[in-house]
Amino acid sequence: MNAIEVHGLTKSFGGRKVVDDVSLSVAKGEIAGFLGPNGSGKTTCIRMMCGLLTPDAGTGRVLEHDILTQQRAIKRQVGYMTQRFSFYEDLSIEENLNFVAGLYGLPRAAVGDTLADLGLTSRKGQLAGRLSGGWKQRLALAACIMHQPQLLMLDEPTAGVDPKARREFWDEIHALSARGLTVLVSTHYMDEAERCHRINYIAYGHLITHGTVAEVIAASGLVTYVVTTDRPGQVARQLLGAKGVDQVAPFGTTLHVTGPDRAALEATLKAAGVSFHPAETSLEDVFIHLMEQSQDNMA
Ligand SMILES: Nc1ncnc2c1ncn2[C@@H]1O[C@H](COP(=O)(O)OP(=O)(O)OP(=O)(O)O)[C@@H](O)[C@H]1O
Repeated sequence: MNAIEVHGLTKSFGGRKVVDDVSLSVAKGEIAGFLGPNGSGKTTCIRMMCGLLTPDAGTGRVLEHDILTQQRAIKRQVGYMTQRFSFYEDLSIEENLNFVAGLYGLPRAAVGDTLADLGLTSRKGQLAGRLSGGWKQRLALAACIMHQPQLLMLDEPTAGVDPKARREFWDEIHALSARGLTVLVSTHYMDEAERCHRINYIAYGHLITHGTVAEVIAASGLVTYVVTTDRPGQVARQLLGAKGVDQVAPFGTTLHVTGPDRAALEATLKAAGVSFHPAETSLEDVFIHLMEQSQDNMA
């Protein structure tokens, strides 16, 4: 059974289609990544799947409930962490969670269990307003799993959080998924995309590609070479726009050059008289390529 199965989701705001015919499936227990440029419609999709927004068109089921007619049931079983979650800054971690427990009609024991679950017990008396970014995210996660949802929708949960705290947050997400929770998480970080079981890439309202990271990279058909040169700036300018070259990105003292046609790219690099060797195409290369293609399609 899929936890999420939606077809043809479409939504317009002020006459502008911001989500256009998006279909998505997420298997139970899976961590699904939701990626795409700013303003592509990720949050709007999440809100339609959470039962918070009614689509203009499309159908689907979330946790076997109809997204058009059973929105209340969906809300009860989904934990939604919004992009700009907020707390009472002058209340402690525990007091904030007591408040959330009250909203859901949960017993006080739920707060203690959740604090222990997320390693927050020793900090429970700390004021929410004084917490670092990483602990704030953890408190937000605690607040959205306390009612024991089966599905978590996390909208850019780690934006602006340092790498160590992000890693710990992701360890937590994996621990929750190992217990059977399904997670849909939107992010702009490539390392986070790589920690998902599968990813979905949406650009300008359209779902462009989906699959495992390896599948998405393979499906792009892009090839990449690392160019070593003592004049990277000059070579980069020379290669940009040359035959077979799609992207040129400086990495320290080398250049990563990516394109869709191996033979054309190799010919260009040989003609440039630089030394080069093949490298793996990264997810970031693929996303930048897809973004440029989608912009061209929109133009
Ligand atoms: N309630 C609304 N009324 C009008 N326009 C809206 C509304 N909600 C979203 N939009 C617009 O819809 C588009 C898609 O927004 P959405 O927040 O879904 O994108 P996103 O992919 O989540 O972006 P980001 O990565 O920046 O969070 C944007 O242009 C946004 O301004």
